[in-house]
Amino acid sequence: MNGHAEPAAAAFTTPVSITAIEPENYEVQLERKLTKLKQLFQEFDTPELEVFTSPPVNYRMRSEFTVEQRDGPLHFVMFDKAPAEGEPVAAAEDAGAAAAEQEGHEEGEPERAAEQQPEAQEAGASTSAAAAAAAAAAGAEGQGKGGKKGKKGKKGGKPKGPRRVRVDTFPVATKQVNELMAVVREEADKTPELRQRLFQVNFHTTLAGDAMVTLLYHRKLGPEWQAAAERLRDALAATPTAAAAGVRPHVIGRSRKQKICLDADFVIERLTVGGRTFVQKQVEGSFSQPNGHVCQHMLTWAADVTKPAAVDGAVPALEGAVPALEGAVPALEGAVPALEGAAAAAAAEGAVPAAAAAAAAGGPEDDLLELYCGNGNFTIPLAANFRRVVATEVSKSSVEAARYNMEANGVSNVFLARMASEEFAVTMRERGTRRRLEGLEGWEALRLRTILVDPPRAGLDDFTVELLKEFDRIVYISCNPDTLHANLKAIAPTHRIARFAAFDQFPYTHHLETGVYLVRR
Ligand SMILES: C[S@@+](CC[C@H](N)C(=O)[O-])C[C@H]1O[C@@H](n2cnc3c(N)ncnc32)[C@H](O)[C@@H]1O
Repeated sequence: MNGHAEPAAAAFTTPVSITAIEPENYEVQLERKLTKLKQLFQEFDTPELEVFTSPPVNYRMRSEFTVEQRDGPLHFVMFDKAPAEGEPVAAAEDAGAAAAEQEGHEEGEPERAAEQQPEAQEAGASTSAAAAAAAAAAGAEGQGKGGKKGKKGKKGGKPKGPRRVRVDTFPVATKQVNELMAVVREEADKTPELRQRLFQVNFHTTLAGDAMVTLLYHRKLGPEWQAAAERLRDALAATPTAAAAGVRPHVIGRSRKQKICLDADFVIERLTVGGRTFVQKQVEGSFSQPNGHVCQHMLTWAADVTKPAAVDGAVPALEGAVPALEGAVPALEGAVPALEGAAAAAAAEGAVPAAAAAAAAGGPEDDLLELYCGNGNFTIPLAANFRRVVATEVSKSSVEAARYNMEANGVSNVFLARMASEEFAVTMRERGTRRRLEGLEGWEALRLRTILVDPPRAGLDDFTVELLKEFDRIVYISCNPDTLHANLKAIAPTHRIARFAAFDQFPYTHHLETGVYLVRR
């Protein structure tokens, strides 16, 4: 294989049409999703929906592409997942479903996933969530603009497999991803060491201009590859966004049981929440929110619903009235109505609006429990709203990133444990101890009244739902309205929705990030 072959004759498909993304219809696609969301949740008597939009293009911080190179120049492709037999869903939407399903939520074991990718690719499967997102967002060339509805497999035959869609530029991804894509294609085309048996390229950028490119191979990588990758890195550093930010993008080479990092395997993001900027280490292959702009809205919203201001006046009077928890969350049940009563009294005196007071979280008497904390995305900006935070996460690399991020942002009131949420829920219920909770001094005296959960698409397990019910205030961030709805059915008898928000993280797919803030009835 060399990089100078003639272009392949009529390769798999023509390049994706940029117009299929239809930024001019951004509002229309969002409105459709909002209508559906409101209908789904109307049984819960929701307050007015707060809506946070995305930029209509260049919003996606990370993207993954399969490499197609046969005999011609190298180009990127993605897979458009065909609808299942009899499924009357637009192919584009279907691909979006697959994408959102993997929007990092299945990224708990990135090392293993990366190692398995070569096999999956050889089996012809699409392992690229972002590629499917691309197909969704791009409207899948060949389906026609917006995708033809209800395309089924042959009658009586098998459903069609994923279809390749060539991507030369990808308007959904950041401008920087597009700049890097062009350079990787050009450099790999003329450098056999870079190109040989390259099957996938992952791009990860940040609002801050930092960037990382991972090249995945079906061959062992040696010193020649590293030398070529260093030249590639120099070329990537000369792209406009990296040059303007003074950044040299990290290059990573991966093949089976091999990972070579030029510099680092992470990027540093900068997110602004309530006027303060937080740095965030995002590790290659681990979960990070895909839409940086919308992520800032989500963090600002969560910081707002948990801000202690509404109970500021009330809490000092309560000191002493709220008993130490003595380890048991149920013991809070008697105490918190008193807090709310005091807050309401303060409100009556004109201190705060009654509704806000009743719904207020945070403050010096309130500790936060956060499950599914990832790299500390919510933990760190919200830590200032609470006396202490207990946070758990199952992914080792995310826990390590969260520890780094806490230190980098000077946050010292968080106890972080690597633990599955269901394991934590059972431990808490039984007031047991686990090795991973060692060091949680004051466990017995925690005042956990607020819980924040941001689970994968599957939503919460039964143990965690039961745990939620024991809290007076619940912040539930969800990327899947269906599982959120199912979980809320169990919680609604004891809690009402005080705030309700939609964050359009995934434009042009039918997915919608949702936030609900619940308070005990
Ligand atoms: C939607 S992400 C949210 C991460 C983080 N809150 C953020 O905003 O970046 C879900 C997280 O849950 C973690 N996770 C998945 N299953 C889990 C489980 N059973 N227990 C605890 N964490 C889990 C994943 O590793 C991932 O970091």
